[in-house]
Amino acid sequence: MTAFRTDLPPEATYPERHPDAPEPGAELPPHYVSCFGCGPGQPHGLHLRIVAGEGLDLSATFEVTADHQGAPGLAHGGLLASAMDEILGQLGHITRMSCVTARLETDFRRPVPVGSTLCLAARVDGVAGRKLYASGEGHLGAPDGPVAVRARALFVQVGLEHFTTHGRPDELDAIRRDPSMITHIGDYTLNP
Ligand SMILES: CCCCCCCC(=O)SCCNC(=O)CCNC(=O)[C@H](O)C(C)(C)COP(=O)(O)OP(=O)(O)OC[C@H]1O[C@@H](n2cnc3c(N)ncnc32)[C@H](O)[C@@H]1OP(=O)(O)O
Repeated sequence: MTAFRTDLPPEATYPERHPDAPEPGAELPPHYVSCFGCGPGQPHGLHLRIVAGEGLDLSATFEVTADHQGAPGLAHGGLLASAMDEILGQLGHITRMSCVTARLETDFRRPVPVGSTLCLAARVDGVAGRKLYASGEGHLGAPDGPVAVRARALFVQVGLEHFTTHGRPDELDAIRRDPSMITHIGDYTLNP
């Protein structure tokens, strides 16, 4: 059988919850005000509100609206993958690793009707060097509701230069003018 490239490698370890991680039960600040997944300043976004768990885990609720349709009255699969990408990526808050998605695998198990609430859960599975392995699910209607979507992902830790090299100057300048637009996850600042 072919192994998924998000399978945990043998050298992976299970990290400690970082001492600077958000307290269990605390809502995570948006990592960027204009982020499609979590940014309050992004009118077209998902506006996920993500809450820290007791360990290396997070939860969130995603209200599925008519704006999220693919088929009539049903959520678009790519949007559901975006929601999973967001909550999985924010696990970097718990380990204090600033990461980008390298690989995201998604299984769509049930249709998700407009008007439903998807309860998202995500956890760190392990870390190997710069690589963070994570998995999660979206449950229909309640945290113990039927699983509608499952995802597994590999994130790779990056330095500040990833964003300064590839980001558009307009947005980078806006952040330099107003550093409160982003929340720092790693050990660097965009406004040294
Ligand atoms: C708080 C934040 C929340 C964010 C939530 C939303 C997250 C996002 O949407 S991020 C945006 C989408 N992602 C991107 O734009 C990333 C684009 N890709 C890249 O920039 C690069 O390919 C990057 C940074 C992932 C890796 O590049 P680079 O730094 O050169 O590292 P590289 O040496 O290629 O890979 C590092 C390791 O990861 C592995 N790897 C990289 N990509 C993959 C992949 N797709 N599948 C499996 N393994 C991979 C490599 O094999 C390597 O492993 P090893 O260390 O064992 O040799």
